[in-house]
Amino acid sequence: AQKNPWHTPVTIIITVIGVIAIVALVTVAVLQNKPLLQKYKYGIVLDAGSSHTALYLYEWPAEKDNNTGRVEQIHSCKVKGKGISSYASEPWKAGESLTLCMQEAERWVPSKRHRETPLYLGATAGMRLLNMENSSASDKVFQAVEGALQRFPFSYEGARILSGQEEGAFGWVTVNYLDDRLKQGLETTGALDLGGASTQISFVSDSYDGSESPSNSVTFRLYGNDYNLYTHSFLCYGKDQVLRMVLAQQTQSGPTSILDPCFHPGYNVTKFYSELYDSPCVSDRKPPGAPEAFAHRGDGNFQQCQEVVRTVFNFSSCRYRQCSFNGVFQPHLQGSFGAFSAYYFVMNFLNLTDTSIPLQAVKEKLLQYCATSWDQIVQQHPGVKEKYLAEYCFSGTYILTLLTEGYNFTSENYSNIKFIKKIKGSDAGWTLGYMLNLTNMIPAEAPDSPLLPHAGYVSVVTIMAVVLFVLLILSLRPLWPRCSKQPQIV
Ligand SMILES: Nc1nc2c(ncn2[C@@H]2O[C@H](COP(=O)(O)OP(=O)(O)OP(=O)(O)O)[C@@H](O)[C@H]2O)c(=O)[nH]1
Ligand SMILES: [Ca+2]
Repeated sequence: AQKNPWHTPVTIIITVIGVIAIVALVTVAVLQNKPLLQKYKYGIVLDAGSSHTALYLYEWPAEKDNNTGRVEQIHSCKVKGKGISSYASEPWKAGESLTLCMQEAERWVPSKRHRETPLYLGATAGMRLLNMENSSASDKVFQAVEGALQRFPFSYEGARILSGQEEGAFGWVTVNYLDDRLKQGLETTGALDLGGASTQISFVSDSYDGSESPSNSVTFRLYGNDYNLYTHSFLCYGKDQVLRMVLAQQTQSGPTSILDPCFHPGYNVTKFYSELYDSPCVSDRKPPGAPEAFAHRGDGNFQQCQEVVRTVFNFSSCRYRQCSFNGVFQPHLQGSFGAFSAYYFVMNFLNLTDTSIPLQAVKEKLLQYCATSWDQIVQQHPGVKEKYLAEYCFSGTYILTLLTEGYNFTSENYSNIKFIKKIKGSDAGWTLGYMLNLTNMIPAEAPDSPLLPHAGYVSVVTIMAVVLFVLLILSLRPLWPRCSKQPQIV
């Protein structure tokens, strides 16, 4: 057979050119749509709650500030000690308490990005109460906190008390943003937040235009959709303050000992009147001439506990079509709900996050749990903080009563509630919604969507490159050597 001298070099050259062309085209396609190195931006929010402060660090791709579902929580830090409002008599300690978490944030954010990273502090019900009680003390706490935060290299954007409406509305934004419900215009999820000093309920209601009770109404335009949000924050109805109210109810005669149905049989701890009544939620009810202390003893009776808990709700007056409690307007419950913070801590501990369990069974479980002796509870839960452990019977009873009698959840719609802590890795709470709002990261109108998604561009260009390559080969056909597989005549 005759060997064509062109055979090998031509094939190799064409192949090499073709491969280079494909690689070049695909590379161009990739680079045109995406920066070579993804850059990130960061934002920090400090949640100064009544019981403690937590730092949340968020991250998002620098290119696409406007896109939903892209901001993620990459770190959180629980500040040691109590909430900033508890430092009213030694404000400098409030500032100092934040140092460790702030140093952690400094390590997490690349130094190049420190100066451009916004830092916000939002305070909730604890500071609302302190501000009502003693506004100069609350100012001093803020000064101390501000001084401490400004020492860090971030872009400090201020510390302030959120209104109850903001706290409720931003919690709702967080839940629906993380669930990707806003950009897609899907049916939204309501938000239930139970803190130490206040509790919030927020949901979209189609039967409510906002005029009936304007203070409970927040309207948003997000990604081209209008939302009419009902929201209410009940100050003093966080679980720590309700516990004070329940204890106040039982110590009105100034006794030296009480048998509390919301605590386990055998529980016996000395409590001080001055401490119990040291809060604007109960201070006006302090019994005159009470002794210094009382023995707080447990009786472990769910039904009686529920009766005492009921006394903190006022159902008698409502000047609207309908109310939740304390004369507060509430439209009909609508849709599903995410219940987070203490709702989750408590129901998770009690193994009651599964809301397909019938309400009646939940009550029976609590009845049994409350009746368990304190000794046994301590034994069964080694390593759990005693303060938390002692209060789950009370907290579970309060949660159930608040949901069913306060907000009017029934055995039919109880299963619409989901007890949640995180959504896709980010904590449920008001902080993310607050930051998204302050950094204008949720546009009012839907962003223009590109004709093709990134992957689409890459595919189209790749296919075009392959077709070009094949055409090139075919066009060179006349130059090809005669096929060596032809039958050979010997
Ligand atoms: N069991 C348990 N309780 C917790 C935990 N963390 C916080 N709590 C309690 O749950 C309640 C609510 O906590 P948070 O949601 O942090 O409340 P907060 O933000 O400090 O208070 P607000 O300013 O009213 O929102 C408080 O009584 C806390 O003491 C936890 O990890 N486990
Ligand atoms: Ca809170």
